Amino acid sequence: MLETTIKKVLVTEEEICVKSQELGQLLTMEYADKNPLMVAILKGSIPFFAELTKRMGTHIEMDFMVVSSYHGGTQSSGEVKMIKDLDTAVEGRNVIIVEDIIDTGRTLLYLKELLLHRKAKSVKIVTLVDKPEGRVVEIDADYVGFTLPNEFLVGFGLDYDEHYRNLPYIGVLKEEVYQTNV
Ligand SMILES: O=P(O)(O)OC[C@H]1O[C@H](OP(=O)(O)OP(=O)(O)O)[C@H](O)[C@@H]1O
Ligand code: HPA
Ligand SMILES: [Mg+2]
Repeated sequence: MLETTIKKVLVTEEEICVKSQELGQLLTMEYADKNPLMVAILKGSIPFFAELTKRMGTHIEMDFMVVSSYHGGTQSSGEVKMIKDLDTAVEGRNVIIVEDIIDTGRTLLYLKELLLHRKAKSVKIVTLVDKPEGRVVEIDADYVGFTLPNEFLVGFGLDYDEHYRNLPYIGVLKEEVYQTNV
């Protein structure tokens, strides 16, 4: 069972649900009549993107980008690789990037600079989790769900070697998982 490999739960399903409602309401007010382009960064942001966007009571559009830098492990490779680009032109648009986590900050710095270079009118970042102690470049999210300690996290989109994204909460794995690569 997936659950038996979890050492501790840091954020429960209920807490994620409540926080997504709060953030959704806030974004609804701040982006009323702005028709923001909500950009999900795959794969990790999928569960939070679904949770958040259904709480937004204003017109939005959705698009998707696939980027990767962890390649399965617990350490950033340092190189952000774009696997799939947006279909939508962002020039003149108010863009909201939706992420599961900001850790070293490399992914979001790369994405924010790219979208500003493409002349987006504004680029804001909403992330479910912020791990400020992990930061190696200067960037912050505009809206943060939970600020968590510098441990490797799994669940609600966050993976270890492509597993555990489907956990409905955020937690930390038992050490033996990293040894046996379950
Ligand atoms: O702040 P950083 O250190 O750049 O880390 C954050 C990024 O790392 C993870 O993606 P990953 O590259 O693992 O791809 P995934 O979403 O497919 O898991 C996560 O989903 C963020 O996009
Ligand atoms: O703590 C993490 N867990 C999963 N993926 C990640 N990508 C950056 N940090 C993390
Ligand atoms: Mg990952």
